[in-house]
Amino acid sequence: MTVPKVLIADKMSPKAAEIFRQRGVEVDEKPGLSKDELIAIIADYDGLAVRSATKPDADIMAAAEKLKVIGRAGIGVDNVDIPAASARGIVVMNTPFGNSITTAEHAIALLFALARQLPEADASTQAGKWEKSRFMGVEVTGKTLGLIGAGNIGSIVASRALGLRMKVAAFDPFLTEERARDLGIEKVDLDTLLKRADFITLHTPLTDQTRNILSRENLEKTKKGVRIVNCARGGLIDEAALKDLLDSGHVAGAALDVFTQEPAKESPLFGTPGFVATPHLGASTTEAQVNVAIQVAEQMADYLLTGAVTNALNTPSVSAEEAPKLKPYMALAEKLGLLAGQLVEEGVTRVTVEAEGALAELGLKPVTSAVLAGLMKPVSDSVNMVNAPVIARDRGIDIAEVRHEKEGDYHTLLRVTVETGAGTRSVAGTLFGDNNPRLVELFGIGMEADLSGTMLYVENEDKPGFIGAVGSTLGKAGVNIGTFNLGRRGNGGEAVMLVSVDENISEPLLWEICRLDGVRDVKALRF
Ligand SMILES: NC(=O)C1=CN([C@@H]2O[C@H](COP(=O)(O)OP(=O)(O)OC[C@H]3O[C@@H](n4cnc5c(N)ncnc54)[C@H](O)[C@@H]3O)[C@@H](O)[C@H]2O)C=CC1
Ligand SMILES: O=C(O)C(=O)COP(=O)(O)O
Repeated sequence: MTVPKVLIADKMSPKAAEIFRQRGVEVDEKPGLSKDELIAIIADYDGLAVRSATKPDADIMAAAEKLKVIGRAGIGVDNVDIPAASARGIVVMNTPFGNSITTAEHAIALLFALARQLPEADASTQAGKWEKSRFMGVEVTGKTLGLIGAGNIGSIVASRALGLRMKVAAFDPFLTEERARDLGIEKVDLDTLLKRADFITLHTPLTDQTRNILSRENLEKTKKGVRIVNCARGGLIDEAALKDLLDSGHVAGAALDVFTQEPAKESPLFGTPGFVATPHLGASTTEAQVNVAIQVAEQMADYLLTGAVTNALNTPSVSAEEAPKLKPYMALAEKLGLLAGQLVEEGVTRVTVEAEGALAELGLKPVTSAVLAGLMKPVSDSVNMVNAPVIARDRGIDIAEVRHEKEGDYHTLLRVTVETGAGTRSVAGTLFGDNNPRLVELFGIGMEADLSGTMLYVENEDKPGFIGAVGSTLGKAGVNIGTFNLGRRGNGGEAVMLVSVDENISEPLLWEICRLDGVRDVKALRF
């Protein structure tokens, strides 16, 4: 196996590189590259580790011929073009918890900075002014904190705010009443939050639903004298409207750690009284940076070395323990999907993946993804394990997974059943010997075959002399036969054959076989 190579493209704790090296992954650290510089070198790397500065987009991924994984040492992944990564089969993973406490603490720090005007008081005092009467603050005790987004960071902020004897009202469509009760906070709608909050703090990702959530209209609905903290993402607040409302005195203070444009080297907000800014420092503590560096390096090394998937945003998780066990099944799944995909002619409406015996004890999601990738490969060049479930769902294909704990004839079995307008057909396979994928059933007919290379598929009436006729037709065309695999339903009924051949099967040769007496269907297959 070649040694995988990772590029660390943003400033990260040295722990990340240390772990990659310990795990036997080659690593280069090149923070601060321009997009063009990154495009020029990315083809060399199997993994790309980033924070928020590097923005892996479709152009970068198009140049990333070997790239298998992008690791975000942090939480927000709005800087990564996930659909582009999925389209190329690149797994995107983040570290969802490593910096949450640190970011919540930064929000609380900014809350106090606003309540007591700490930055302005500091600047004035150090300028020798001693303006004691200028800086009249407000207490936070007894005040209402409006929390927009009550996920990991939002919940930590809530617990700290409750410790400060604040009341917390949260707007989060995914927050249940029960969870709100457990957290000791009140679940409210956005309008209520805007009307009631003395302080507002944002903790949502930047999505189409949250973009501009504090729009001019919503900012105007807030209580006069409100103070606003944004440690989540630029783009959640209308910055021009915020500036106007600070100028008018409606908003008493605003502290932004994040900006629509980063790095934010200039902004109309800079210099506005009551405005506090930090340069995207939410995650910047020694503790958080060590956490996320260790976590991202471990996760990326695991994936590159063992196939284990943790905290991926575009593919199911596979534990380090399961990864080696699942590997041969994924190969089997892809082959069975590919076989089914080449044999069905109508649009597929439903795919059922059934696991029996040993396979039924493993996570089926990755196996299903591999089946779907194989199934759709004949009709789509861009399909892969990462994007296959999404493409299948977009095409209206229903997907079902069934487990049978009891073994049947085989110690382990994977069956793929495909429904189309024309009916239902299924194929099944197992693992032989040294985990070799093997077909054992084709359309309900018992048949053993190794699915590889070029194969001829023939469905025919079961009658004497047919096998010889196929053999001699191939022979006359100069096509050498590798293996001949046969199966039939009853005696003299329906028969199927899968013939592995050393050469390609031309269209005229397929027609010639098709014209043999008793042939019902014939296809050239590729694995
Ligand atoms: N300033 C910084 O350095 C850092 C910023 N962040 C940002 O903080 C964000 C939140 O992080 P976590 O709490 O870990 O994420 P999370 O996923 O645990 O929580 C996000 C919450 O937002 C809620 N949400 C989603 N759409 C919403 C909507 N339309 N309205 C209201 N709530 C909505 C979700 O239900 C969820 O509870 C990240 O996405 C990231 O952008 C994270 C770390 C550091
Ligand atoms: O983890 C996040 O979402 C952050 O915003 C932290 O960003 P950073 O890694 O400090 O560039």
